[in-house]
Amino acid sequence: MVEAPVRAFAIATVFWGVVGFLAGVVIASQLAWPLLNLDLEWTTFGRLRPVHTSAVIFAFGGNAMLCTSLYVVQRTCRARLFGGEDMGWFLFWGYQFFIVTAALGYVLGVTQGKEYAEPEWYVDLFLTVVWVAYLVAFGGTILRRQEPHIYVANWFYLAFIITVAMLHLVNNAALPVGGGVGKSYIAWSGVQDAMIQWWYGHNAVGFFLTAGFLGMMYYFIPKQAERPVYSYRLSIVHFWTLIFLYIWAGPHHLHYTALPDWAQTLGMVFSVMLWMPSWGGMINGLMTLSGAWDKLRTNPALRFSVTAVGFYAMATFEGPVMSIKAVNSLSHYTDWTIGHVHSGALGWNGFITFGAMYYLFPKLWKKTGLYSEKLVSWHFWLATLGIVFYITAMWVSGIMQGLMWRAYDELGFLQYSFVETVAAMHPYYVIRMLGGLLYLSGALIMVYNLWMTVRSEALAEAAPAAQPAFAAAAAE
Ligand code: HEM
Ligand code: HEM
Ligand SMILES: [Cu+2]
Repeated sequence: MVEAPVRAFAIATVFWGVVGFLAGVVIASQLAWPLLNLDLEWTTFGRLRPVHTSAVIFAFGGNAMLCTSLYVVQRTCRARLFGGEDMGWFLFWGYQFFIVTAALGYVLGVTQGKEYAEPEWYVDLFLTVVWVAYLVAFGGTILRRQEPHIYVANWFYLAFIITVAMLHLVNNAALPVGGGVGKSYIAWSGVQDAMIQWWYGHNAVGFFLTAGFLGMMYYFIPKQAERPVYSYRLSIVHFWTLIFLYIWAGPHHLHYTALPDWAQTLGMVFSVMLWMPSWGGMINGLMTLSGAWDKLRTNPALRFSVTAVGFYAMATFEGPVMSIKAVNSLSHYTDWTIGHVHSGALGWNGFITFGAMYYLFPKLWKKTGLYSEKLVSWHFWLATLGIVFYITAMWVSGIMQGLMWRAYDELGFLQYSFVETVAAMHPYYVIRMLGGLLYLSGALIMVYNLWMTVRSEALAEAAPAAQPAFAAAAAE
């Protein structure tokens, strides 16, 4: 098994997680105290916000996905990574290079202004090369498999890899202006461009933040609970319905815009239907614990994975509600959306990744267990409290913001000026920042715990007693 690059991806996941959460705390502080923009172009909220979103989604989430998918595909297929160590290292360094060039661009003001797709064409082209290599490595390993079945986690990873490739290529079709500058113009224009952008944006949620992470859920929860997946049939049904429905729901980001009304309604209807396959996945994840619920008491890492599925359920219930046009007319442009995003991001993507890292570090460094289960518990409670602070603050401020914007006085004039609504948000922005700080502290505890796990001699697995060389090679 190719392990060294997988170990590197695991370290990168944790590293970029801390960077991304820190950037989140910084921009949250800027919204609470605008002075922190420092009046320098490089440090303004507008430039640091994409640093945060890309760091958490693409750097933290992306490395987590590469790490776990390469680990899982080799295990469940009983096959060595296609392309071997060299392929693994190419993917690792190629992906880190992509992250750094993208982030540098944001800080320096190079952007094509598409949310979650801010990097300019030269970064996009480079990422395309890395991504195609990823598909070849992953697909090649599946083709080499020694197992008759393709384990369900691998379907989800594969759907993630293929769909992200398609989204990336279509949304970034652009014409560079030439002359050695980074600037380009997008091939699409007007409302078509908006629709393609949100077809991309929504499916980045659907395939990057959902399908890939479901792949993680399908491997690590059964492993940690030591139980088989609850229902194979349910996994097939919810896989195909999830994929079919997600692709059509993008227009819910463009309600009450110039997008034709029928397209908005279509997006809303598909979003409401999306609730079912989402909860299908949630049920499959949670029910895998049937008969093993007691493990939650003794295994704090499993607690992360299971709570993640709970947050997934919450975010995928809230999303369909927010996609209903009448609800969206209140929620859109407000902090309610930000709260929705972070219950998914912090609760689902963050927690399922922490659960997987606590499982993987001892495995990858050949240790018998973690340095401290107690510290995992501390991480869990700090992070959970942080999320509660974050999302409750955003619900209150979001709904308040929405109601203040639409309040009229008895003469039919708007009751509040915009700046009054901004001032009213201040306390909630402070609470959100504190929530982020708790979440970040939990992550730092994780770093310490994992570091001590890797360093610990006492935890080292006993070297396999005098195994014949061929048996060791077969175990590789
Ligand atoms: C310490 C933890 C975090 C803090 C304090 C934090 C804070 C923030 C802040 C202040 C914003 C800007 C909100 C606005 O423009 O009004 C934001 C946006 C965003 N964050 Fe975070 N964040 C954190 C973690 C994460 C994680 C782990 C993810 C993803 C896995 C994430 C994904 C996003 C996304 C996608 C947006 C853009 C939302 C939108 O445009 O609707 N964040 N975050
Ligand atoms: C059934 C599943 C879901 C549906 C139907 C859904 C629906 C929605 C809706 C209606 C919005 C607000 C659009 C607007 O007013 O601008 C939204 C925003 C968002 N959702 Fe979800 N959501 C779902 C699940 C999730 C999950 C699981 C995550 C994260 C892991 C997530 C991440 C986001 C992000 C990042 C945005 C903000 C996009 C932006 O404006 O920048 N969603 N979602
Ligand atoms: Cu969406």
